[in-house]
Amino acid sequence: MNNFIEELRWRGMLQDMTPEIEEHLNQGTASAYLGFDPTADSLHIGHLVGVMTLLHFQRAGHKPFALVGGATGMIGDPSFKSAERNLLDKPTLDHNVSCLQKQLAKFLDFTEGAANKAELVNNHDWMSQFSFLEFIRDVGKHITVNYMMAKDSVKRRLEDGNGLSFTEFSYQLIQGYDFFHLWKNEGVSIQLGGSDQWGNIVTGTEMIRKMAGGSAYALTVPLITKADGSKFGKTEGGSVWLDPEKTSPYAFYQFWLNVSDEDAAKYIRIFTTLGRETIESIEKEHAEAPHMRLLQKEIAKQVTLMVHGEKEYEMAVKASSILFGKSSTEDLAALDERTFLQVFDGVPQAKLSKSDFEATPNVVDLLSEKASGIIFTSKGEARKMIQGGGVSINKEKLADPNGEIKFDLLQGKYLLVQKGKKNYYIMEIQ
Ligand SMILES: N[C@@H](Cc1ccc(O)cc1)C(=O)O
Repeated sequence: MNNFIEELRWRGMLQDMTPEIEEHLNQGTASAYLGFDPTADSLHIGHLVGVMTLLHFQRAGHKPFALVGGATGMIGDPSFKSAERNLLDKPTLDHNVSCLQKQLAKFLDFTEGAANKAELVNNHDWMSQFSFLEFIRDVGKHITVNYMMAKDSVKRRLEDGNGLSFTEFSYQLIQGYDFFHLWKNEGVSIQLGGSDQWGNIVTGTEMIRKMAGGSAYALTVPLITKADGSKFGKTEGGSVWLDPEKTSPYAFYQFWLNVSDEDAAKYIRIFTTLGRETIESIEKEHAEAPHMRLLQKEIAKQVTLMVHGEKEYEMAVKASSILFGKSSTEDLAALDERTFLQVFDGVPQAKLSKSDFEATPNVVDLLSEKASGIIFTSKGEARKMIQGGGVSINKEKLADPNGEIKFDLLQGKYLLVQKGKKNYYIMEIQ
């Protein structure tokens, strides 16, 4: 069994911890929790750091609790946020909670009977039992406003003009009470979180001390940075989501494939469970031929396998080889429609009716007139390039400009036309 702290340390996943947590962990099986607020209907890759932290905790023989914040999600965590956020309505929140629960259930071991079986909890279950008066009387009384205001996480909001509503200011009391509740009822002695959560976590340890004279521990992991200083986890299209409907497995795979060498060395430790020796040997090989992008390929493989599974991983690899390597008609035909459209996102498209398509006599006509001038502006130009061997349809090179059209439509409706090495076009036949 691994030593949790040691494991996080060599992976570069240790930011801060309260004293004596190591001694505490050495005493036997411990329980820890980490919370996710249902701000959207999917987790994104930033959340994976928390997931990995829980996973390492469980692999070290301890018991992990993943909390979905049905209650805290109603308020919104102000920690290090520059502005007050809009409240989500109840139906949206309920939907988000159930989406997150389903995703979280995939990563940890929930096998019944195991001593350190993972648990999934929702703070709405206990917070909804409270009345406002009870909460401010029984919980709020133990924490001073001075203490709450001294946190780095809310300081900026207290100082700048826009301030902070009482609602968001109260957030740390709810998260603090979650810790108290889980400590008292489930024996959870540790709260894990990103470094932005330190303030909220120690409000919890403070409550445990004041309300019950107990002790509990905090451990945070660093926020993920990028070597070039830009924000981690964002692409032009926005966040990289775990839900395959929001970010296709192909785009997900590509995201990891495109990280810089410097970031790759960091991320392979954080986002995969590969061991130290394996990682070091991949790094060695990578250094000998950086252009092969071995590190990136291994991260992309491990993370895509973990989040999307084998089939989607293979599809993503195939799809990537179509744009960036050798590929065949079969590879192209093997893509599902979503992946196909993702791979060729943004390429010019020509539309053609089925009857018009069927009446087209040869490829030259198809690629000039019938493609409304999008692919070739004249028949002569099309003929010349086909004769020069520079045009293919569905990855099959055309030889004869007067040749018949005998290609299987991809997904029953698309042809992929390639002009030269890099210019792609889609013809959609409807
Ligand atoms: N505040 C955490 C989520 C969280 C919610 C409730 C908790 O008890 C713990 C953590 C975040 O925004 O990421």
